[in-house]
Amino acid sequence: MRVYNFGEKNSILNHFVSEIRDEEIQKDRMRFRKNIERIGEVLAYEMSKEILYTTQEIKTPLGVKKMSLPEKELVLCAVLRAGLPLYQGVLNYFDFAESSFISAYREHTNSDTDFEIITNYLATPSLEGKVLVIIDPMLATGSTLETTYKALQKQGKPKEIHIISVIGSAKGVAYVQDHFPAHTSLWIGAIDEELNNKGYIIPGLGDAGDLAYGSKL
Ligand SMILES: O=P(O)(O)OC[C@H]1O[C@H](OP(=O)(O)OP(=O)(O)O)[C@H](O)[C@@H]1O
Ligand SMILES: O=c1cc[nH]c(=O)[nH]1
Ligand SMILES: [Mg+2]
Repeated sequence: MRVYNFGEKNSILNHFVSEIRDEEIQKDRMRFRKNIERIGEVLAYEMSKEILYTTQEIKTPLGVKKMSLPEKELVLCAVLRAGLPLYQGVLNYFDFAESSFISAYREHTNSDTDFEIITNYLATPSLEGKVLVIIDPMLATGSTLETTYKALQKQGKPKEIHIISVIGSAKGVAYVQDHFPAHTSLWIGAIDEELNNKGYIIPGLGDAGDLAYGSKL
């Protein structure tokens, strides 16, 4: 898997990531969602440099111009809930893409530390021969991405797989590397060193879904 970690580079992306981490600024839900959307736009732009292009002729009122244009057969998969604002940012740039939606949440079994990922909603077009982009802001243990990929696998074989995420843990990134095909690319805003025993990224930012939409029962 190719890992593009933009936390290692200087860009305006670091400003957006710092605001969603900041315990005061992140209290503003609208700003939190907007910053995640802006991160989605930046990562979409970066990813756009690596997907397939074909030369096409564009007819202007005064002539014809040959242009190198991106692959149009893209499916953007939003992992609900927290994936929604990040997905919106990616869709702002890849406006011609198709979309998939999958729900994923942690169901705690015996304790705070034991959980499994439940996905009970999936709406998707066929993925056969297309470029699949899975979009989820938090990559903690990597279980949600693994479960999502397993559910999507039944919907056709994509020719390329990309994952767009905001903050990952080093352990989660390694887990995803082991559970996705080698031709997968990960586009991520930052990788943090720690994961606590409840599966939260440290320092991370807290619970992205709750910060974007409020706590759930
Ligand atoms: O890598 P993992 O250990 O699987 O954790 C990451 C998942 O946790 C968060 O979702 P959450 O389960 O909190 O649901 P939510 O989006 O509804 O808040 C996040 O958006 C990821 O989907
Ligand atoms: O740190 C984490 C881990 C899972 N989900 C989140 O929103 N944050
Ligand atoms: Mg959550």
